[in-house]
Amino acid sequence: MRLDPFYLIVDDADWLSRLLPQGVKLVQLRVKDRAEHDLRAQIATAREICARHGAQLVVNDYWRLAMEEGCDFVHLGQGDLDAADIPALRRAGVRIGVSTHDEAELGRAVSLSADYVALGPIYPTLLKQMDFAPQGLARVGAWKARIGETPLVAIGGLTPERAIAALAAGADSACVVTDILRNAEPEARAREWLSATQPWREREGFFEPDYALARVCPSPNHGARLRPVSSLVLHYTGMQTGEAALALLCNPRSEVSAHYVVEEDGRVLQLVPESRRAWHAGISYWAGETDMNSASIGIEVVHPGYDDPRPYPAAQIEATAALAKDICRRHAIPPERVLAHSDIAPGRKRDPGEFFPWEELARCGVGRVVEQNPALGATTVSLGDAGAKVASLQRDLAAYGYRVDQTGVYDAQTVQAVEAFQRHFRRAQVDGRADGETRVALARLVATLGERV
Ligand SMILES: Cc1ncc(COP(=O)(O)OP(=O)(O)O)c(N)n1
Ligand SMILES: Cc1nc(C(=O)O)sc1CCOP(=O)(O)O
Repeated sequence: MRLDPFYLIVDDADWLSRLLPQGVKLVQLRVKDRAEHDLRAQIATAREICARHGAQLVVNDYWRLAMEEGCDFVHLGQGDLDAADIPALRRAGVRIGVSTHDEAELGRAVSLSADYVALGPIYPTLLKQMDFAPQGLARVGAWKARIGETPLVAIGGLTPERAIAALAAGADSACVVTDILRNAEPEARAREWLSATQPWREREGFFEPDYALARVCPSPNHGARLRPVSSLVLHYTGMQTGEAALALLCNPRSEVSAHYVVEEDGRVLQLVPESRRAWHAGISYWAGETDMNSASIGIEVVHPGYDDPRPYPAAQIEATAALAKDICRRHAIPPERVLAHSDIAPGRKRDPGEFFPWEELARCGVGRVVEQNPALGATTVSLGDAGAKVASLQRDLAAYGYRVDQTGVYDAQTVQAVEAFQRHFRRAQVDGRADGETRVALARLVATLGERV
């Protein structure tokens, strides 16, 4: 059985004549504290409107009334399960969705062969007091791994942005109350939900992941790849949450994307097939190549960015290193072609920042780092200088791959390239001034070009 990826809960059947015409196809009637005749009327009305719009109706709590009114789907909480006549529901062909919040409840739902399993609250919810802390997205994946083909519904505190993240994490359907019913424009908001969940409805844009541990979260933002893959480019998302970054990278209006996103908890999502050109590099250059989108694979590491340079979590770096290693192996990308976004767009981009732990990736065999030695006594060359040292610096920067015209003058372009180099390879001081340590580090790296680790 497949569920629509957008599951709307309403607290009164009157909502349905407003919201089903927007295209909603899966709806729960969750009416509390009404007299039986009123409940019966609510169910009958909901049933009629759902039939007219080809929508699936699920009745919360009132399994006996639902059965008597000819409904074919009920939702039961753990308390409701104690009272419900499950064999009678099964005999009547009524499908059953079950709420779960912990392992024991999940075990119970699985042993009852629930037709779907709901997990919540994924995020804090305003709707009702919960005895359970927010579950988080990693739990969504764990639940899905446990229940296999049985549909998984994510519920609690969802918005369209969070729904994308929940579906990408493994949910089959994202369920909502407040974000729509308390919205100033419920119809418009329902349409936003429909559009955010559309790829999961059509399985449009879905593909087999290139990396076995990745979960697909398709972005429409890609085109034809015009070059073979020769580089791997690392970015940070520069946004407060992974949910916000995913929503942006999957929105056709944003016209940005990346092949992969690595979440803070180490989950890996693939947005664009590696065979396609994702739109992550922008105006950029490396070693003569100006179409870096075509020549590379892009990984976005979820991190708020420069204004909040907190450490990247260990699980995230471990996952990034494993992913990067797999990509480099499959595309024969040499270590010197594992690049920072800042390397290929100096002056324009600073990600993934000098606080990115390149050493940890290098320990896993990904990319290059270079030993640091203060080159005591060596002169520093900087903006405005000219002469042999500047010419040699510019030669080395260009030989390594940076875009630097060989002017012999320490110009603005040289400052930016040195800054980018330092941000990646000499992170203790990023100032665009080529001191001895910077120049020695660069020369050492140039000497390793073509070497294999
Ligand atoms: C899809 C979905 N998931 C969870 C619930 C909560 O059900 P329950 O635990 O029975 O609590 P109430 O909704 O009755 O307050 C749900 N209704 N739907
Ligand atoms: C009704 C309900 N059940 C939950 C559970 O975890 O079982 S969370 C929840 C509230 C969902 O509403 P909203 O979208 O407003 O957060």
